[in-house]
Amino acid sequence: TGSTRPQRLLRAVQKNATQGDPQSVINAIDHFCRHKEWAMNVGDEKGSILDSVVSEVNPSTALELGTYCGYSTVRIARLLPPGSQLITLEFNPAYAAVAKQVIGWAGLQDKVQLVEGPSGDLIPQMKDLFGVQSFDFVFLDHWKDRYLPDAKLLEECSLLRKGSVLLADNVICPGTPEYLEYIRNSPRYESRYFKSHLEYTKVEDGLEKSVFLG
Ligand SMILES: O=C(NCCc1nnc(-c2ccc3[nH]cnc3c2)[nH]1)c1cc(-c2ccc(F)cc2)cc(O)c1O
Ligand SMILES: [Mg+2]
Repeated sequence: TGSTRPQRLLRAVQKNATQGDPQSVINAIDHFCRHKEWAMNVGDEKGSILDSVVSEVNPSTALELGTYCGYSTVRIARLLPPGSQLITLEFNPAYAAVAKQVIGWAGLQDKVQLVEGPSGDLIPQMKDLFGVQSFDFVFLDHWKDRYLPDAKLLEECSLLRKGSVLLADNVICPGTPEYLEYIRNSPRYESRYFKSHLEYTKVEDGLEKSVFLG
């Protein structure tokens, strides 16, 4: 049995990145995905937009839906102020195992809680499991047909407050039409589209930033 792509990505991090240096982990993954094997990380171009939104929000509590190999987890966690927490949900145990090691290599394990399971089951448990009152920032990057039900679930569980920011990846490719339709037409959100490209390609993609108005 050969290795998987996430395992080869992890090996590239262990070979080319410096332990405790998040930027070198980000650079090693981007280099691997650009020159060796494409992988569905948010990437460097959309990643810079993610960085600017995270820095602007400066969240105390952040949530990521869809960890994959932990690339965006590292991007977000490296920008968090001391004492803040990033909770990241991953459904696939093989992805979670790789992500845990990537996050550890970056030295960011103390800022990140990686939780395995389906988002639909875990979101209603956030208050009990982690004592979270509400999320200042949510990055949606999991199954594209889960963006809308999970955004509604966050509302229903009162996990959003006035000013909470949702940032959604892949709203063009693979696309999240139902989510876009809802969030752009809802009076409870103020939305803005950041045009970019699908990671490591020239294909159009973008991020949708939506502020919850309460
Ligand atoms: O599917 C994607 N991402 C989702 C992975 C995932 N990783 N974890 C989950 C999960 C799903 C339920 C969950 N419930 C709780 N956690 C969960 C996590 N889903 C994705 C796909 C592409 C892509 C574009 C063009 C192509 F030709 C092929 C592919 C690009 C991207 O940037 C993506 O993010
Ligand atoms: Mg994505």
